[in-house]
Amino acid sequence: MFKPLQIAPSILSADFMHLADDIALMERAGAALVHVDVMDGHFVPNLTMGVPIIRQLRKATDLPLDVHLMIENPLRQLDWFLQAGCHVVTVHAETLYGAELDQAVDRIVEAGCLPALALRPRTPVEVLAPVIGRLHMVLVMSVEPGFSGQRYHEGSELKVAAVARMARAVGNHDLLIEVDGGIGPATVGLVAAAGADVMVCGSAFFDAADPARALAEVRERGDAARLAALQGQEGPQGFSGPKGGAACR
Ligand SMILES: O=C(CO)[C@@H](O)[C@H](O)COP(=O)(O)O
Repeated sequence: MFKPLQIAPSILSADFMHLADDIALMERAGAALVHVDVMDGHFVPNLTMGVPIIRQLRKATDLPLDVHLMIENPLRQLDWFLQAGCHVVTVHAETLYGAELDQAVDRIVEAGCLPALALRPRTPVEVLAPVIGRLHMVLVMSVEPGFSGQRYHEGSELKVAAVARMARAVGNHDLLIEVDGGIGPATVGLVAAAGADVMVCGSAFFDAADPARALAEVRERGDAARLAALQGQEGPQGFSGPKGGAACR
């Protein structure tokens, strides 16, 4: 069944002096989620925002908060985020060792949040194997995490298609695939056709002259590509159409 794309503007590109206005802009534009990039200056070179901002966001909007933790040792801080009002909590596969991967997913689920795992561009999809059956979402980074406004890494759509195949193979037909980095009108079709469900847009939304129009254009182009792939007209080899992923609440 065809499901429209979800767009998650990344507030890393918002105006922090007028964040409430930018959240209202996202609501009016039809954003599905608020994407929150938490960076610690260690796992990635940049330092951004943390729990206090998430608590404030939770009070300011009913949109679900899609929190992307780009931090080392996420298990150490996870409980703070789980109590702050997150909806989806994404941890990076590269920050978790051995049993920690299962522990992170367990703790996110036990707290009533939705678990997601992110992969840096060079991280192979095979690392998803132990937990892909019980993840809500996989975040495929299509740039090196750290900064907005970078160019989409060509070939990221193949990774999206590989994740979609893995999810089908284990029977997780509700898994959402999110893509983050360099997504805009020129790139959305590639990843949407490959099976992506959720698009993170930083600069393509906040730097646009008309952000609502920009969001609509990304969604329209992505939906057209998903529909075409579903009808078997295009899409990377081996992809048999977008999944009927459950929408984030
Ligand atoms: O996590 C990150 C960067 O590490 C992203 O969420 C960016 O904020 C997306 O920005 P654009 O590439 O869309 O400008």
